Amino acid sequence: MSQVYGEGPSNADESPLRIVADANIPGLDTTFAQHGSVTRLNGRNLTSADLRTADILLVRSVTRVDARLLDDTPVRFVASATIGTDHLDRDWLDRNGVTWIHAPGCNADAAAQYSVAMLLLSARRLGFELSQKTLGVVGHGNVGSRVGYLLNALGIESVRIYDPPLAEAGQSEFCSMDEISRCDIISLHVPLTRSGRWPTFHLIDRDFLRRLPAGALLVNSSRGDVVHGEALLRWLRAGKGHAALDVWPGEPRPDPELIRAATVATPHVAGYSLDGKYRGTLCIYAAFREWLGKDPAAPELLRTLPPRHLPEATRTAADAILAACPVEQDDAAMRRLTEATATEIGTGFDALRAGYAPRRDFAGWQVPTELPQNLKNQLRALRFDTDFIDLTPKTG
Ligand SMILES: NC(=O)C1=CN([C@@H]2O[C@H](COP(=O)(O)OP(=O)(O)OC[C@H]3O[C@@H](n4cnc5c(N)ncnc54)[C@H](O)[C@@H]3O)[C@@H](O)[C@H]2O)C=CC1
Ligand SMILES: O=C(O)C(=O)[C@H](O)COP(=O)(O)O
Repeated sequence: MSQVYGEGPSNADESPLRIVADANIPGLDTTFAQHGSVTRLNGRNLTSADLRTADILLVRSVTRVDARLLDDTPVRFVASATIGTDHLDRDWLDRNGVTWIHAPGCNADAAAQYSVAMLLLSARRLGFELSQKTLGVVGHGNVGSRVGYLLNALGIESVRIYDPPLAEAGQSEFCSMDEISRCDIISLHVPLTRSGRWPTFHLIDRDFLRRLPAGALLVNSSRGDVVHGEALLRWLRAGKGHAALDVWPGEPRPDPELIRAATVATPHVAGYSLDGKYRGTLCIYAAFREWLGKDPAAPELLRTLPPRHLPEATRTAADAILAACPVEQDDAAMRRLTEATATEIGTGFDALRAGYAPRRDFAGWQVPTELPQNLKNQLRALRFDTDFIDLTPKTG
């Protein structure tokens, strides 16, 4: 469950709460709406005028929550149904007694699975075998550790990990950034931070890119500003290496040149599985109930999500991963944005995200019983659903 930062509510009278929520947060009717009125708005365009009478604010990553938004509003509780917190001015919230929470790990499976799919599609497009490459994972928290696990389940052994906060906390087996810069493939899974001992803003800059082996691949599904966008574009244009990007400097208006130069380009949807989004809602709802002083139990929204079926023609684990994570389709949609004007790119990018087709985590994909046992074993290790009983009548 999410940690609750701040004080509990002062109104013990249980009067209905006035809740303003990003319209992209699913599952509000069976959760927050039980406690008051819910007004759904476009999170990108929220202003303090929208919050003049709000007690509770529920956001996703597109809403910058700071003094400008909240000063002179009655908001006492802010919840972000996301892993990332870089859009929250946490110091201001703490200083002003506004309780805030987020949803650590909620879409980590989705983000890790999609990142590996980006890697597999890049390998196909660039014509290399992952097993022949060294991989560097930067950030070994909920997403990065899952990426490591999945790579392992795919039989890829040469994985180095860089995570200085965890290394300092006594966890072993971490390498230096210098060793990461010698890897053929680097996958980024850090929060965006601008201060502290290990800030990640522009962690990947011109100097780092220059040190990478020729033809290296950079995968970024963390935050756009972890990478210096202009340096990356110059590096790509000079033919020094390749990039697979889900996140972009300047979202929602990514540089069309960077989209064109990337081997794989997707619209910040790595974490966009139904499972991840609903888990985000459940996570903040449980913390909200705790804040209210109530039992944090939440409805079982995840059980009602529709299962998907892998095609019987699935031949390899890579086929299964790319069926579950439609990176190729997402990439095609993203490339169409480059034909739009600068203003249209922003609305187009947000429209791709808001209208994103429902996707399930691997655990929501049922594996055909007919597949060869060794493939089924590998898919089980990757956490696809190999346990369901196929009751479909067979003909012939
Ligand atoms: N593209 C998407 O849709 C999604 C993107 N994300 C992004 O991924 C980020 C990571 O997510 P989680 O793994 O769940 O977070 P986490 O907090 O579980 O793990 C982050 C890890 O990065 C490490 N770290 C911090 N600074 C570092 C540095 N300078 N160098 C190396 N390691 C460092 C931390 O010690 C921690 O182990 C989120 O903060 C978010 O920005 C998350 C979900 C979906
Ligand atoms: O959880 C995170 O962190 C993310 O990056 C989200 O999945 C991004 O989705 P939105 O919050 O922008 O809808």
